[in-house]
Amino acid sequence: MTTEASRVVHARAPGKINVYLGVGALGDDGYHEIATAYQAVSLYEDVRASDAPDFSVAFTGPVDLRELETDGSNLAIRAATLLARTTGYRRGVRLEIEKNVPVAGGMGGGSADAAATLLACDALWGTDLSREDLLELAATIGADVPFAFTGGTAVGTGRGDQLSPALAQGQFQWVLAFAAFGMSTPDVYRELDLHRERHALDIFPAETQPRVDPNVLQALRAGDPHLLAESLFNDLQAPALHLEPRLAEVIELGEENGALAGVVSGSGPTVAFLAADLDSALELQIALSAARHTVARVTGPVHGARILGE
Ligand SMILES: C[C@@](CO)(OP(=O)(O)O)[C@H](O)COP(=O)(O)OP(=O)(O)OC[C@H]1O[C@@H](n2ccc(N)nc2=O)[C@H](O)[C@@H]1O
Ligand SMILES: Nc1ncnc2c1ncn2[C@@H]1O[C@H](COP(=O)(O)OP(=O)(O)O)[C@@H](O)[C@H]1O
Repeated sequence: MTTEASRVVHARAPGKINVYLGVGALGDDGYHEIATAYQAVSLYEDVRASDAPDFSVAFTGPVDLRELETDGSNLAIRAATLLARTTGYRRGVRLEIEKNVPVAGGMGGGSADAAATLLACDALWGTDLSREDLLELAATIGADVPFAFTGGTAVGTGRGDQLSPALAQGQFQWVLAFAAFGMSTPDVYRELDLHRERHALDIFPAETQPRVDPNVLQALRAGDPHLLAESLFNDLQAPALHLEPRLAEVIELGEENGALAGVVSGSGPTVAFLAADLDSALELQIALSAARHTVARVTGPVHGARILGE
């Protein structure tokens, strides 16, 4: 029989790629109005939650964990304390997270930790919130957290947290090139604002909202990697390349070695390469590895946060 003390709930949530990211005006709340198409990919965060009198988190995994704080600022701890506060739960949780998504990589790894933690604690504590309530809590933790919760393919507007599902067919083949450094999301948004100010670019005047290119939605609906490659777009790519010019060489290398196209994921620095099929993805993976890049081959879309077992 499983006792309360030994019970471990295992939840998993995916990292994401933004296959389209249009950034509009900066609002008074410090957030930009965005229009993005998210795709969840098969690079996962595995969270194991067990009963404890207080809140703690420990990380393992192949990614560089040195920059990661494990105090109350950690997104997993924030998710657990928020759920406890909201539901009046009085004990804590011990979280063990196997991290496969690079820290500050533009792939929403912290958001995936938060989404999986919400789900795991809700099951462990028997707080039993509805999916809608959990999604509402998710949005208060970070703009990307609701998508880590729902997964699949979705369009995000507002801060990126207002989700509507997008029709998608088939599996896309991606090769990810990871960087040996992280990038700060607010810094990259700020660099975009500076660039627009410097060049007096009023790309999205107040009355115009950014919107996802219909070709992207059509490509996702049809499962057509060629069409998607033509329409991959990220407004944060130019500022990310400005801050880290060496990323341009990575994109070039991938495109010379068979990628249909490469795009910076979110605020970077991970570069996501779209391949035509599994064979070209494997070839690209070998070429980038031979050039000493750290790479992973993934597919998308995959589903969002879920409980794997107890
Ligand atoms: C850029 C994106 C694209 O999906 O992903 P990442 O590169 O972080 O993975 C997201 O917009 C990041 O989402 P997330 O990382 O959850 O953002 P948050 O923690 O809520 O916000 C961090 C900071 O980013 C900026 N921010 C975020 C979202 C948004 N729509 N406008 C913004 O200007 C703000 O400066 C904010 O204080
Ligand atoms: N559980 C967590 N995993 C990753 N980063 C976290 C976590 N909690 C807090 N952070 C902080 O959030 C920042 C961005 O997190 P992350 O989700 O990894 O990247 P990105 O926002 O680029 O997708 C990191 O620089 C880190 O300081």
